[in-house]
Order: sequence, then structure tokens, then C-alpha cells
Amino acid sequence: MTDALFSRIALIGIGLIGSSIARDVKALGLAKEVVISTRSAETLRRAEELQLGTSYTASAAEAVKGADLVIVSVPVGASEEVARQIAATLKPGAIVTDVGSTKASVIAQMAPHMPEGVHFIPGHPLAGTEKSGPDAGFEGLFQGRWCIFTPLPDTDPEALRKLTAFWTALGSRIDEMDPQHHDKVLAIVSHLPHIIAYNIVGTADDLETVTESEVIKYSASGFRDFTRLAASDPTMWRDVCLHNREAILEMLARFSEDLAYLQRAIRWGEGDKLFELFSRTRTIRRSIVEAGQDVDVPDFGRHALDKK
Ligand SMILES: NC(=O)C1=CN([C@@H]2O[C@H](COP(=O)(O)OP(=O)(O)OC[C@H]3O[C@@H](n4cnc5c(N)ncnc54)[C@H](O)[C@@H]3O)[C@@H](O)[C@H]2O)C=CC1
Ligand SMILES: O=C(O)C(=O)Cc1ccc(O)cc1
Repeated sequence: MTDALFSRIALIGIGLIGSSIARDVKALGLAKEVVISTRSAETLRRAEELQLGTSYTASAAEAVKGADLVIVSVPVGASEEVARQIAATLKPGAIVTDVGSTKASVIAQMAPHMPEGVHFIPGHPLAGTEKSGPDAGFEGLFQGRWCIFTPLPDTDPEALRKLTAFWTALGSRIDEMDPQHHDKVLAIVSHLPHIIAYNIVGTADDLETVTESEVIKYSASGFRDFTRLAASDPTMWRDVCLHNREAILEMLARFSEDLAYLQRAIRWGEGDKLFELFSRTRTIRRSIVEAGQDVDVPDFGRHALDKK
């Protein structure tokens, strides 16, 4: 049990990420009160059944009243709507943060609504799974994972220190970068892999020769990993694609170019080119494993999930 870092925390959105935060806050005693708010009445009721907080309200404006820390965990496309709802009732001196997978767009949506005296610090925990909703969350999701902050230029160092202490208590390692850099890096390491997964599973499904039963029957291979990613929440990933458009399109263009190179090498039987690339990528995988960043399975948090 850690000392309470905050008197009152408001969690807006209580799906996979919000509910995982709630579980950790409760287990670690990081706040005296945890107010939960979410748009859907059914999800709010489920959060209450799971006893994820100390009080529950459908109104985000009500939820943030008197809160020292507000964490917005909604699909990135809903960020502005939430910012508008909470702006007038935020406590002076409160820290407002988010967990969205894209950062420049979230800042553009939320920062203009933040009142003077409120500390808005955008964040992104690099931890999650393909599941969604309050039942999908679990204690320890953020343990050993990166949490990236993209602070605005005039960010109060004391507020940043408090938010760092919060995520550190959840077991995260903290990094800071500017939002544009974040969006480019995440486009290649997270957004593209999901888009590729959605695409390859869609293509397989469209192929007349690969019937549904064959996909299931033979998926105990690399394809299975793609189907896990392709099972990720459609609303969340629609929003990521629409709100990191430029960086994703840039990375997709590079990806397509490199794929064309590979295609050409296969067509012309250029085995040396294929061998050179496959050797290079194998080295990358091995260096990740050696750096201790591998979790045996290539996804975030799978260990903890498997234990459930
Ligand atoms: N799923 C993942 O693995 C990760 C997701 N993220 C980011 O975290 C955020 C939340 O994702 P998840 O928890 O996975 O999603 P989720 O679908 O499990 O939960 C989303 C929550 O937001 C609520 N919500 C939706 N629109 C709302 C609105 N307008 N006002 C109030 N509540 C609203 C939903 O009722 C639900 O409680 C997203 O921005 C996502 O990009 C970040 C890291 C990992
Ligand atoms: O399930 C997986 O493999 C993920 O990649 C989870 C994930 C999804 C989105 C993020 O912004 C961060 C992590």
C-alpha cells in the first residue's frame, strides 16, 4: 500500500485502460476517493458492480468537481467532447491527463478548453490488449511498461512530478517527447501493425479458397498473432487512424515502397536480397530480447491476461 498521492481522482471513461488504472489505484491506495464517469449507463453500472471506484456519475462535469487528478480514457475522437464537458467544473490547480494513443490531435482537441490554473499533461501508457470495456482491465497492466508524456511548453514542473509519481507507482517507466515525434514513432510501432493486421485478416477472409473454417483450422501460426490484433476495438482504431492521419499515411507509403522491393525480389528470384532483409530483422528481434524488452509473446500485457 502506497500513501495516497491524490485526495480525489476522477476517471472519465472506464474501459480497458480506465478500469486497469482504477484497479491499481484501489490496490495501491493511491487516492482517497475515485469518482468514475462514462457515457454509457450500462458501462457505468458495470463499473459499480465491479466496485472500481468510490462514486459513480453519468456526468463528466460532476465527476471532476473537487478532483486533484482527472484521467480521460476515452477513444481519441471523443477528447474534445469530454474537454468541453469538464472545462467549467475543473478545480483550480487540478492535473488533467489522458491516455490516448495519438497525441497531437488530443492536444489540439483538449488544450483550448483547459482553464487558466489547470495543468494539462497529455500522456500515453504503452500497455494494452485487444480487449475493451471495464471487465477487460486488470491490475498490473502498466507494470514495466513505458508511459510517454508529451508536455506542453509551459508545463508546471511540480504537476509533472506528481503525475510522474502516479505512473511510477503503477510500475511504469516514464519518457517525454514532443507530440509530433510521439505520433510518428507510434505510427510505425503500433498503428501500422494494427492496420496491417486488420488488412491481412480482411484479405484472408475475402479469399474464396480460405474459408472461415480453414482460417480457424490453420491459424496456430503467425496468422494467429494477426487475428489477435485484428480483434482490437473498431471505434478506438477508427479514431487512431483518423487522428494520426499524416504520420500513418507517411509510414504506410514507406511500408508500401519496401513491400514493393520485397515483391520484386520474390518475382525475380533474388534470394540474396531476401536473405539480407530477413537476417537484418532477425538481429533486431534478438536485440530486443537481449535488452529485456521482450515479453515472450509479442503483445503488451499478455502474461497477466493469460494468468486470469
Ligand atoms: N486498448 C489499448 O490497448 C490501449 C488504448 N489506449 C487508449 O486509451 C483510450 C481508451 O481505450 P480503451 O480503454 O482501450 O477503450 P474502451 O473501449 O475499453 O473504453 C473506452 C471508454 O470510454 C467511454 N467513452 C466513449 N466515448 C465517451 C465519451 N464521449 N464520454 C465519456 N466516455 C466515453 C466508453 O464508455 C468506455 O468506458 C483510447 O484513447 C486508446 O487510444 C492507450 C493504450 C492502450
Ligand atoms: O494489444 C496490443 O498488442 C497493443 O498493441 C496494445 C496497445 C494498443 C494501443 C496503444 O496505444 C498501446 C498499446
